[in-house]
Amino acid sequence: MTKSIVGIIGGSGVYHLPGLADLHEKSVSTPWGEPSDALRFGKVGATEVVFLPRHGRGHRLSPSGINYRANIYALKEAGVTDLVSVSACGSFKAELNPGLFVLVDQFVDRTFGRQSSFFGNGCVAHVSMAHPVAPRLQERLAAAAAAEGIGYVNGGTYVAMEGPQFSSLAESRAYQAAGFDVIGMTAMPEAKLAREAEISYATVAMVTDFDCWHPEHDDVDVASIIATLQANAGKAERLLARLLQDFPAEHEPCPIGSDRPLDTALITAPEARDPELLKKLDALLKRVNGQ
Ligand SMILES: CSC[C@H]1O[C@H](OP(=O)(O)O)[C@H](O)[C@@H]1O
Ligand SMILES: Nc1ncnc2[nH]cnc12
Repeated sequence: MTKSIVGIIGGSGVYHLPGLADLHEKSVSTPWGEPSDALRFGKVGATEVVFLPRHGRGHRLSPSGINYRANIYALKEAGVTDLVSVSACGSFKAELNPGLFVLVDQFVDRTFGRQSSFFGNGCVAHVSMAHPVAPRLQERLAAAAAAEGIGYVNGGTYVAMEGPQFSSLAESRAYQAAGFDVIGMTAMPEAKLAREAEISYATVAMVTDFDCWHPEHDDVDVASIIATLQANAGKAERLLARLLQDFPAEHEPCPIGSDRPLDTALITAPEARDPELLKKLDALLKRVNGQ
């Protein structure tokens, strides 16, 4: 049995998590560098929580400048078993209005120029990303949203772009024609790294705009995103409070194995592994090494 520890990664506009009891913070460093901010530890009811704002307090870090590996590694070292990421996103569907929460279940990775794996020469691993979101965590988010009367959609595809510029009209239309639901700049490589770290992961994509394709809406800009985020901040807080309040004390084994992908992913022969890389992978390999 593994005790549940829930990580929350806050996105744009979410730099604090109100309602944490026994709040204390700790600056940590990892073999992969510094996370975006100090980790904030606390409790909601009996549930242990670790909060990290991915852009740092004051939104210092750009989507391409975030050290995703350090963030996920720090959360792994803190014992996080289940991770909810909160993200602002643009919508490609007329019915996905600003203010709606999309519990996405697929990602398309169009980022480049980011470090997207803990593994590499000296310790090669290939985890499955067929189903990037942990279904139980997604169900729990849906139940929390329903219990709080928050408008949400269960399922959807989030395309992650590099940014920091928003999309051109041609790109926006192409993503829409491809059938994607929402767009943001941060869920990748976060979701890939969470999978490599054997942390069950789900994203709450908060629709803030219609990107630039909608003939009846202005093209996205930061001011309109922030205005929508501020109008919906209370909903995000209620959703997370409900999720955390009702969270099971024991981590529920993930039906798709998002909490144990390294059972089958490591391919480098033990004698061919690079000791230096193995040191950097320590927190990730403990379980599979029987420690
Ligand atoms: C604030 S405008 C664009 C910015 O907002 C989203 O951030 P996050 O995913 O962390 O909520 C988007 O991905 C961009 O980073
Ligand atoms: N339209 C958009 N494109 C990329 N990232 C976003 N975050 C919020 N809205 C966005």
